[in-house]
Amino acid sequence: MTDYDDLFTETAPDDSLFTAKGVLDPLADPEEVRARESQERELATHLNGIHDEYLPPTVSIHGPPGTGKTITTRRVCREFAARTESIAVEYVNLKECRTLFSAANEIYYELSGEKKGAYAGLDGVFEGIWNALEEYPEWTVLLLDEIDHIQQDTNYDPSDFFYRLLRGEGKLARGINLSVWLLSNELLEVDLRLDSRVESTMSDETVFFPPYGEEELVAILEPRVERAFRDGAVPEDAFEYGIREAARRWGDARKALTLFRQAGETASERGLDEVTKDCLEVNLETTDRDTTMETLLDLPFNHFLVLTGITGWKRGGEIRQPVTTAKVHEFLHQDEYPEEFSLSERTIRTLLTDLETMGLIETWIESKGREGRQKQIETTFEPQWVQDAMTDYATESTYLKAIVANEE
Ligand SMILES: Nc1ncnc2c1ncn2[C@@H]1O[C@H](COP(=O)(O)OP(=O)(O)OP(=O)(O)O)[C@@H](O)[C@H]1O
Repeated sequence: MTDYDDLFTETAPDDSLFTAKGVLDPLADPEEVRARESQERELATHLNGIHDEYLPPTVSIHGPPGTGKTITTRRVCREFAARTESIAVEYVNLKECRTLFSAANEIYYELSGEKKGAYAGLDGVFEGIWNALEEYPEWTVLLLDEIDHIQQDTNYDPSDFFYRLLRGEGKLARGINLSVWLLSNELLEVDLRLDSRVESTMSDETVFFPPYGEEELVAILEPRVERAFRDGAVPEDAFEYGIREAARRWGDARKALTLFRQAGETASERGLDEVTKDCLEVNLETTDRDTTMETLLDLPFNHFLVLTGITGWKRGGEIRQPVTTAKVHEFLHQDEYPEEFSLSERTIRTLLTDLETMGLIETWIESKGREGRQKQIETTFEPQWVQDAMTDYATESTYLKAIVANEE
């Protein structure tokens, strides 16, 4: 039987280095947006367009994860709307939307507090959107976050969705002034392969959020680390080291905040009275692994398969890298593997190019005497992580169960 008195005493933070750990939660609203002055200025200039009776039909706000796109855009829009009666701003996150119908319904819900049934179809939902917007102030900015989660579905094409949103008859007939701001990690056109009739409706306005450098991460993190930790718990050299590594590896404020929180937890667990470089170092590794694992689990099947071929050759229990394209091909053509694994060398080469673009592998050409010049391939991360990701990946993919069974 558990003695709860002992349990709670043992787990109570006695020598914790934190005073307000929640301040390091990336979801907690920061007091101020920092180090994004030029993007704030660009966004404010677009909003001020209403004084000239013009808002761009679309603004594409893009940049890698954790670069402040959401926080900066929402804050600037909120502050502008608070000062200007003729404009309303609505924010919708599309991350969880599996279909274009549900994405449209999410927008409708934000505007009206109601949802439409499936029988309404996309047209019905858009009709609802235009009816709701008629009750809105003269100008509306619609912020659509994580727009890159929108994909082809069996019923509609993203081009249909955007065409309705930007050019819908209901909108034009009612003279609704809607500006759609699209937040994403990539430039939209690349991701969604929108057709030319939609592209020509979209404006070229873009606001780019590059990865943060050291100086910017200091501006964002310094006030939060100061509030989150006891006085002197994060010595200057440790702070500088964490910032330098976070800037070099990720340029992502969310990850940098998490790094300092985890390093503080490590220091507390080890009974230290300050965060050391080593506490940061172990957590840098963990964060890198978690991020890579997330990417691996999101990969399309064939890309993941090729990675299992790159990391599948072993010598003395150790994964052997680099490998050649021929070796990857050979690995995937093992007798016990199902037909679907047998990718051609040509397909493998295309997939390798994709994996390299994603930063998951590195390749180079080596001269091998009589065998001629050969492409060498190596993962940019610990190859074991592909093996580690297999079980989880296999639960989503029946094919990969064969590989896992083979490994065991
Ligand atoms: N310039 C900044 N000033 C203050 N805090 C920031 C800034 N940039 C990022 N942050 C912190 O990092 C968190 C993540 O930022 P945000 O959600 O805006 O990133 P994002 O670029 O929209 O990321 P994603 O593409 O993953 O959605 C914010 O909630 C905030 O706590």
